Amino acid sequence: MSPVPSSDSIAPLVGTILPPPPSALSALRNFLPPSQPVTPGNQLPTSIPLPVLPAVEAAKRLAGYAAVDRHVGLDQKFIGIGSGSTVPYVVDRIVAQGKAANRDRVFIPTGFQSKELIIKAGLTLGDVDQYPDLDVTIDGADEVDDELNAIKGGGACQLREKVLAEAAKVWIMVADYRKNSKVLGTTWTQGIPIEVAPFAYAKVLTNLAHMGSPSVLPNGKPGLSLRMGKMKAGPVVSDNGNFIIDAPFPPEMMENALELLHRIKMLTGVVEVGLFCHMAKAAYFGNEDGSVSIRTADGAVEKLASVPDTPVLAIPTVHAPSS
Ligand SMILES: O=C(CO)[C@H](O)[C@H](O)COP(=O)(O)O
Repeated sequence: MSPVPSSDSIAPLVGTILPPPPSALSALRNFLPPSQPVTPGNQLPTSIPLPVLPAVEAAKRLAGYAAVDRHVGLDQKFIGIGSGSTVPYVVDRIVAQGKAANRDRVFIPTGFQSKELIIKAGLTLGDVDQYPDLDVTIDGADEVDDELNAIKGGGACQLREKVLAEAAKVWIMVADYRKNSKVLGTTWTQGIPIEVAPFAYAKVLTNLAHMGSPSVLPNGKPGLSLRMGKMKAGPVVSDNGNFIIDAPFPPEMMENALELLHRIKMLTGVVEVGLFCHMAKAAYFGNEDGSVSIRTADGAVEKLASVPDTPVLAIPTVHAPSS
């Protein structure tokens, strides 16, 4: 990881409508990954202040922006875009890098929502069957434990999300402070999202009950269940035409997430399990105080005091002079 500028050195950038002073530019030079020097072609543009958001939204924005600043540079051309309510900030920040930065990039979605995001942002859309080797994928998470294992699939996208996580050289998670846990299942209590072939759902429910997934949680809320649609009669159907089961397990089973993943994946009829174990290079958590906590796979924790309003890598489009 590159050294991080102090909050004082970044402060002049926040909320300003003036071009950043040279001191801020030189501080940002430290913030760039070594492969992305600040050149005359990627000076920061002038900025308008970012809109003020409620705390959780602001935290999502911080995480998304910081992850793009660190992991989406000039070398990243094939980029996986995850699902959920944090990922739009990732796309915003990528767009803010400028048309020139995005001209030769291809963006691969993890589902319908991210496909729409990519198209609406005017970015180039691809699919993982055309581009099976991605430089980086950035995705949200429902909960992350202290080993960077994650529960995913709150939006029923875990199959494509896992394919894009595995296809990427670097897989990064972005989330707000509520998702930062020690043990999975602490805050995301509704269970592990499991995608199943529709005709097999009843058999898999029985298997999961035998494995120890309770039908009622200790707090009296529903436990093991087929996920039902809202404003739709019948079950949720994933982008792949499958059903989703939510299966909670007691803490002693959640503590060993990898073993649990293997056991569930072995059940015939299961297509994919929303447990992502030992896959992430880093998780970015936006905090309520405006900072970002970055946890890496080796257990290290880094804290950014703040995130600049404008992207670290920003390449203005150079227009050919008219003759
Ligand atoms: O796994 C997912 C969808 O299947 C999402 O990434 C996860 O639900 C996080 O979403 P959000 O950013 O809205 O908290």
